[in-house]
Amino acid sequence: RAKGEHFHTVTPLLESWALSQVAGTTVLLKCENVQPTGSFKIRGIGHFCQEVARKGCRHLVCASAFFPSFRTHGRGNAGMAAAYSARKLGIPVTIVLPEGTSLQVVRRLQGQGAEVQLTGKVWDEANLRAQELAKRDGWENVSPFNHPLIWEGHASLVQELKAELGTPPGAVVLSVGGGGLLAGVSAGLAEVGWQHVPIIAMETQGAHCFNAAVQAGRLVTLPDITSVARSLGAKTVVARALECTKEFEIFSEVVEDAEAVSAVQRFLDDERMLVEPACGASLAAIYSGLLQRLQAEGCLRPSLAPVVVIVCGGNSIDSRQLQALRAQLGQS
Ligand SMILES: COC[C@H](NCc1c(COP(=O)(O)O)cnc(C)c1O)C(=O)O
Repeated sequence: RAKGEHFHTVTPLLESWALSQVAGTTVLLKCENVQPTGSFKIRGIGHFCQEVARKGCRHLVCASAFFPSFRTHGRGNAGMAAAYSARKLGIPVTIVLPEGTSLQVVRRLQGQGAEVQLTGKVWDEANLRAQELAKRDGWENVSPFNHPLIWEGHASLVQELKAELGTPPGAVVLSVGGGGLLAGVSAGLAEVGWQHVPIIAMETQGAHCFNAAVQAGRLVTLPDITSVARSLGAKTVVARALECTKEFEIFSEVVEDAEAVSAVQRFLDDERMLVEPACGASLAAIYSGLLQRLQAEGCLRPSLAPVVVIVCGGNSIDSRQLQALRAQLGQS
């Protein structure tokens, strides 16, 4: 790659016949699941890492929780993006993980060239350690979702939509964990003059920190994360995400875990791509008829321009885990 060129790839925007049939309007899939690190994260985190390296950062640190047990939060995708970026930049990276993290994951990160530290029981404790380490001279802590440079990097996704579509989509569907993707897509819409395009912000019940904030009109910290979509497992959404509701037309919707996992299975059968339940939350906006409901309620136009669903992807899923989730939710 040319010096300074970004680490993410320009991803395909595929028209989905299957999802268009279900939605009753054209559905386009922005396939972030085929990014080099398996999710859209590399856009924002790659940009952040390049910028801090340019300003003299010599050591990256990131708190992450890979293939987490039920009680920890999924931040594995950000950790993957940080490890990949560090390798591309040729600077060392320390990934701090909760003690319960599987050896397979530790090996996988070490294979990416990362130094791994295990500490604490949950991500929040690993993050405290990462923040401690980041006090060292030349070290920078890579947040999974909470930095303007991350939002700036994620905005590249909308630049690609503008380049490919020209005219604005009828709506953009995305998932919300800590709110970084939402903040980034909002920034992108403003940049390309599409600030009127509605955003359908999807969460799962039990990881609904954005919806809780929208309902309360202020930031709300969830007592715990009880959704299987652990990559959406931030207890508090970033303040910027809540601010976006004042500048953009954002519909905050929450689906049950069962709907998100069922959407993952249907998407696998419809499009032959396997994604995390975090991504299933966005796909459920189509499969659960939410789009038609918003049209019936007059929130969206009866005849919509093509709707873009951001297929955010995610690494923490394989066929065995999907079957286990379906059995756990009584879907086998
Ligand atoms: C909590 O966890 C933060 C982050 N996952 C975030 C994430 C999201 C939500 O993005 P966000 O709203 O956090 O920017 C959606 N879809 C997928 C596949 C994700 O991995 C992480 O991996 O560290």
